[in-house]
Amino acid sequence: MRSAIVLVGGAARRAGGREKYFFTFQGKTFIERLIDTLREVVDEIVVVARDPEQCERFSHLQGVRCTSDIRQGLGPIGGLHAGTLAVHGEYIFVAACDMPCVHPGVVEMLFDAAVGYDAAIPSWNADMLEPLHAVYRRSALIEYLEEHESLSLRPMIWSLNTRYVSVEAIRQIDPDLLTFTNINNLEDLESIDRSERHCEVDGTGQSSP
Ligand SMILES: Nc1nc2c(ncn2[C@@H]2O[C@H](COP(=O)(O)OP(=O)(O)OP(=O)(O)O)[C@@H](O)[C@H]2O)c(=O)[nH]1
Repeated sequence: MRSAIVLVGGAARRAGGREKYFFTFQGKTFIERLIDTLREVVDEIVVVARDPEQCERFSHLQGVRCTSDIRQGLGPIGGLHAGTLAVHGEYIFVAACDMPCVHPGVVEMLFDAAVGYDAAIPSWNADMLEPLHAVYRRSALIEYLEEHESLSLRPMIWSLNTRYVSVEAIRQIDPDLLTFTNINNLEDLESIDRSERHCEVDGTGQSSP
């Protein structure tokens, strides 16, 4: 069984506190786009909100459960902790909510790469990783996160038996690496709206030009 966790509890300071997951791109909200993609590749999807009230905003998403942070104020680490306890799959794809172009083929590739490891994390280089577009082994995360106090994902990644998947390998599936497109502020949103780039995936698993 494969699971996915989508973290939605951030303050989105760079977007002026706006709900980034409800930004729209090519006719759908970010969260709808992401969930539609994940439905193709996982058996279970859990959205992790900051608190139970925030979960009400996601009740329209069919077949998606919402849970909320147990350990508050830890940022994405807190969301990862609550989400990991809520899912059942041994391997979990973890996504931020501001990635409207996640590619199902890349998610599949990360699940395959994670077998025999605690995590499969895309890496641009030794310093630049994509820990919120990555696959983790549930039991390894639980063991680590129960004790973890740091807000940073980095110590966790270092302590796990992590497989780094180079973005060059990912280009074989998603040549322009659109899967990592993330929107931190309104300028980013305007720039993808204006761009000619589309991140629909056609039947061949390739992003369209
Ligand atoms: N459940 C949960 N998710 C969080 C929390 N903090 C951040 N996230 C999510 O984690 C992902 C990465 O968040 P960040 O980039 O650190 O912060 P952000 O809120 O998106 O944006 P900034 O405030 O502008 O940095 C996003 O999907 C956030 O919604 C939290 O405390 N709880």
